[in-house]
Amino acid sequence: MAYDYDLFVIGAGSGGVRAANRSAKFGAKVAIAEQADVGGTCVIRGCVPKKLMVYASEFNDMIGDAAGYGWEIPDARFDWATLRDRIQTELGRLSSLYIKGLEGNGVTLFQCRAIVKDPHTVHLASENRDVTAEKILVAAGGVPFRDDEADPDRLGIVSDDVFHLDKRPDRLVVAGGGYIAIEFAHIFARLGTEVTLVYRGHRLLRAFDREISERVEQDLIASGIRYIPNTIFARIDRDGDDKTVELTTGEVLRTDEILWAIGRRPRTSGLGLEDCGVEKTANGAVIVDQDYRTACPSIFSLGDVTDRINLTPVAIREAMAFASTQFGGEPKRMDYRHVPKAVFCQPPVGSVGMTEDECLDEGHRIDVFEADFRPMKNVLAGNDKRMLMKLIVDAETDRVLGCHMVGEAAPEMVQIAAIAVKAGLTKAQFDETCALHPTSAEELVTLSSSRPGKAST
Ligand SMILES: Cc1cc2nc3c(=O)[nH]c(=O)nc-3n(C[C@H](O)[C@H](O)[C@H](O)COP(=O)(O)OP(=O)(O)OC[C@H]3O[C@@H](n4cnc5c(N)ncnc54)[C@H](O)[C@@H]3O)c2cc1C
Ligand SMILES: NC(=O)c1ccc[n+]([C@@H]2O[C@H](COP(=O)([O-])OP(=O)(O)OC[C@H]3O[C@@H](n4cnc5c(N)ncnc54)[C@H](O)[C@@H]3O)[C@@H](O)[C@H]2O)c1
Repeated sequence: MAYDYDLFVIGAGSGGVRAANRSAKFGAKVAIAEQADVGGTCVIRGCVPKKLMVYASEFNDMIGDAAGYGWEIPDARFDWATLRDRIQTELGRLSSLYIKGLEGNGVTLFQCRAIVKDPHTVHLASENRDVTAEKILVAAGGVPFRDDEADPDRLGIVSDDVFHLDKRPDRLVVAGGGYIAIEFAHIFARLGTEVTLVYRGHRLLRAFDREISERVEQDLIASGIRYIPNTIFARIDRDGDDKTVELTTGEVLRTDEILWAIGRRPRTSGLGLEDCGVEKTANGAVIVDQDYRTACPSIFSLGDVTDRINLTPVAIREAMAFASTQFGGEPKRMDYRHVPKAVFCQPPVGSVGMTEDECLDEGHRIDVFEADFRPMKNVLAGNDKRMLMKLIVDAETDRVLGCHMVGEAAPEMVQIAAIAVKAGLTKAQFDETCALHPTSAEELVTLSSSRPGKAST
């Protein structure tokens, strides 16, 4: 049977756009549908605008540091509307580059919602017509989750809304203890907002190395953010111009804005997948095999909608493996080990490989090499910010199993260190590498004293 397309992609985010472009380059006839702005979460309401806000907020500390270096910066003032509008202009520019890229590769773009009708048919909602494809790729991403019981009137906002606020809130209460909660808590604290972070657990960034998360907690508190662990929101209400948050402890917080940052859920509802036999987890994530194939053989899925490692570079690599396997004549699979991770708090976190607890749980005997120091720049600046670096080494093979750090430029350093960790290099090979002086990164090749791994208490 002849289909309209070889591949129809639902969702023009990080994964969908890469899969469409790659498959078209391999000669496939490809179409893609996007119901919002082309670029998806990362470009329009995630990594990119978030990082631009991180840059904006960093000026606060820099201005404070500058006096120690002889700079006088009087009357520094921040204007939210300028930042917000400039970010939106930049996102528009990036989105149009994505559209140009798709056009350049001959991909047909439908700017509307698409729904799967049967294993080879997609319904284009706003055009009210169907198109057929030999293969359908669902790359529909995820949506922020909120607790509607505690917030029945939806007075709280989610990360999507942050980039469109009319004004910078003077007070902000954030729920969550993961990436989004911590990144936005730091951003707003440095833009001048009084921030309170309410977290249901007792260890922020639970999936990260224990000592790194402990340092993140200390840095959060040192940034002037009020941290309330082991608590959740019981009820959100309005009281005059204020919003109020009643915590499960009974304490009531008055605030201007409330941010739900308690996780995301796959965007699979109403996509028509169940009728085609596509299986989902209880969370709504599409279940796929190693080649991104769902339980329906002509339907594939990747990226956040499969809810595995929800990061842009992962969605992109999955997309490249999918295109190569399905249309490039060269089967490829994504390697999920050694995916580097960063949290853009201030100072930021970078991490690759196994944590100390993971190594011990897997039965490795390990030596842990650490450096905890005040970077040179901070001495004249007169700030107390420190850098913590950790190399976890297999005591038997000498291989570096994990590299974790928190401190200025940690994500940049970890991206490079990830090459060595993925390549399976040994501590001896790190040590054979000549230092680059004066840098903080040189600690990575000069770490000399170690302690045995110790289990979390
Ligand atoms: C605030 C925030 C900050 C982040 N920061 C980082 C970071 O610093 N680094 C990092 O690596 N990751 C970060 N992420 C995660 C990253 O953005 C995602 O992992 C990535 O965008 C996933 O790509 P995707 O292609 O799977 O989905 P998405 O990028 O979400 O794309 C899915 C697209 O599908 C569209 N769509 C859905 N259903 C339909 C339909 N039925 N018809 C048509 N279109 C549809 C959606 O509109 C969307 O554009 C962040 C996420 C958030 C929310
Ligand atoms: N720098 C980055 O790479 C980056 C940045 C932002 C987002 N992301 C991606 O987006 C995903 C979603 O981010 P996220 O921060 O929303 O989710 P998350 O899963 O990282 O963190 C959610 C946190 O909220 C806590 N929580 C849950 N319910 C709560 C409640 N009622 N009250 C208080 N705390 C509660 C959870 O224990 C958890 O710590 C991330 O997992 C990540 O994959 C990545």
